[in-house]
Amino acid sequence: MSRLPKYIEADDVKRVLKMTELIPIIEKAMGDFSKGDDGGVVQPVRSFIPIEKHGGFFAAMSAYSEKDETLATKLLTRYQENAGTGIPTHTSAIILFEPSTGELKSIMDGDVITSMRTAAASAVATKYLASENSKILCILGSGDQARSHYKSLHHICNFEEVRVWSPTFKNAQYFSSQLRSKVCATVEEAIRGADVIVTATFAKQPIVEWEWVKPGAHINAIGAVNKKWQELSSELMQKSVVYVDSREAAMKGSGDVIISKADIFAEIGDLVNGTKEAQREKTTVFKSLGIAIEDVVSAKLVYDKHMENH
Ligand SMILES: NC(=O)C1=CN([C@@H]2O[C@H](COP(=O)(O)OP(=O)(O)OC[C@H]3O[C@@H](n4cnc5c(N)ncnc54)[C@H](O)[C@@H]3O)[C@@H](O)[C@H]2O)C=CC1
Ligand SMILES: O=C([O-])C1=[NH+]CCC1
Repeated sequence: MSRLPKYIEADDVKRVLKMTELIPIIEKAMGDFSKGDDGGVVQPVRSFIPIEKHGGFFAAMSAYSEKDETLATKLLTRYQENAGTGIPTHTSAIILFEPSTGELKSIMDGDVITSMRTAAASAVATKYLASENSKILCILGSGDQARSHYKSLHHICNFEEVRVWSPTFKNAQYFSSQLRSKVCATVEEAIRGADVIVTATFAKQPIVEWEWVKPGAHINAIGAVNKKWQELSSELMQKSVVYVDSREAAMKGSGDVIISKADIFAEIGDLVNGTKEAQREKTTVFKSLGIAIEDVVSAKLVYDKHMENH
């Protein structure tokens, strides 16, 4: 057997990874993570290097799942200033090891996985927290996450209307020309009356106000992935029931949580495990930062399916 690690490129990841298969795998991983020692997940909070000179950051996200027998790390950069230059704002690779021997098994593209597993995690949150009769989806942002959330959330709700807002109007128009949606000129117009809201932007200051949000709506807050940044107003965070992917990570790295001093009610994994209540009738926020176990179980799925054909 060759000892060379298998390189799996983005097109191959895209070919084998299907949202319908991914959502239940991410749901189980979030549940295992929130079980603590019983879940068999070992995952330190990601390490983070700010590259201030160039307005970027580097992060290393590692986890081991004993139940899935998978060990991997994702190395990631985020350079916001790349937007509009043709260079991606996020770049990542996932490195998979064999847990029984420590051997290097595979190096694969991490961009497709990041895009899809983040949207799959929001799909899980939406399944537990959105009103069962959700009809209007609002997406703030028109980039990669906006697109993948459009796709994943249609697996959960039967939306009759999708609205999109983006700071650059023509980007929202382009999104709308590819994915059926109505372009809104302001955040307020996009939000009012929406049942499910996705914030997937680079905003560093709040762009969503409590008074615009329909009572009982569910918000998947994906951006503001730094302790100094906010996408949602402090009032909105304080008055909503707040769920996170990792309590420890959110308390260390989410400006939406830290600056607002909002209480975290539960992790999404607690809903999966049935240990905390899904307060569907209230206004809910899923503050997502992204956790390594999501990458690890996605990488295992990609590796196993890729190897079936090679
Ligand atoms: N929670 C998680 O697991 C993950 C979070 N993210 C975060 O989600 C956000 C979106 O990421 P992508 O869609 O991959 O990026 P992208 O570069 O594809 O799109 C970014 C979007 O933000 C908009 N934007 C730029 N400046 C803005 C501002 N000042 N105010 C409001 N909107 C602004 C852009 O017009 C664009 O629509 C980023 O903050 C990113 O770091 C990304 C991956 C995983
Ligand atoms: O979890 C993740 O991959 C990311 N979180 C913030 C930027 C990318």
